[in-house]
Amino acid sequence: MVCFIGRSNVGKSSLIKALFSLTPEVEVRVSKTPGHTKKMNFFRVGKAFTLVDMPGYGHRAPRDFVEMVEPYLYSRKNLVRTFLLVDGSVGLQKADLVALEMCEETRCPYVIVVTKIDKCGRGALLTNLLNLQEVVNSQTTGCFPQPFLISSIHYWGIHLLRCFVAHVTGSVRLKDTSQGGKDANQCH
Ligand SMILES: Nc1nc2c(ncn2[C@@H]2O[C@H](COP(=O)(O)OP(=O)(O)OP(=O)(O)O)[C@@H](O)[C@H]2O)c(=O)[nH]1
Ligand SMILES: [Mg+2]
Repeated sequence: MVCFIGRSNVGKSSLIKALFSLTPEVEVRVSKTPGHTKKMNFFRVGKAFTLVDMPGYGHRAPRDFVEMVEPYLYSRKNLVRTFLLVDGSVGLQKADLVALEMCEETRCPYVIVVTKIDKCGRGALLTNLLNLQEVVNSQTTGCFPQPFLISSIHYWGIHLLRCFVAHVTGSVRLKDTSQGGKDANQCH
């Protein structure tokens, strides 16, 4: 099981929708209005694993976010990764730092996903990324060192993230390439 958390409007539902773009029958609802996703939504991927779309926190988030999400992160034994989404066009916000701290406390390995990288200029994105990297290097222990950069609208970075999710959920077997196995490093 993997879950996606982040401020409301950061693009959680859009990202899950993009990850499922090859299976359009899976319906993921996104909205321009922050606070759209009000409860946890579970998306089962065959028998392999489940993705969880969380309500957002921060501005206009459902008030029971803390009561709903925090206990979930602490108690789910089969949660293999948490994906913490940060809006690349605005950079780290106070609420993101709170979420980062929560992820550190749960001791479940987590990964930062930088969203909406299409939305701002390269200079601003670079500044936001360098600041993020600095915080990750100096203030975290359970965070995957490299953030994933994505745009759900243009599908940038989506395939790589799909492969990563398949890998951490044990849905893809990596073979030793030196054996000449022809399906080494395969990702579906
Ligand atoms: N430009 C751009 N806009 C995006 C991207 N991803 C999401 N958006 C827009 O951001 C808005 C919010 O997207 P959602 O996916 O509903 O955000 P959310 O994090 O699920 O929000 P809540 O459910 O309210 O917590 C929508 O208008 C999306 O179209 C992206 O990669 N690029
Ligand atoms: Mg949502």
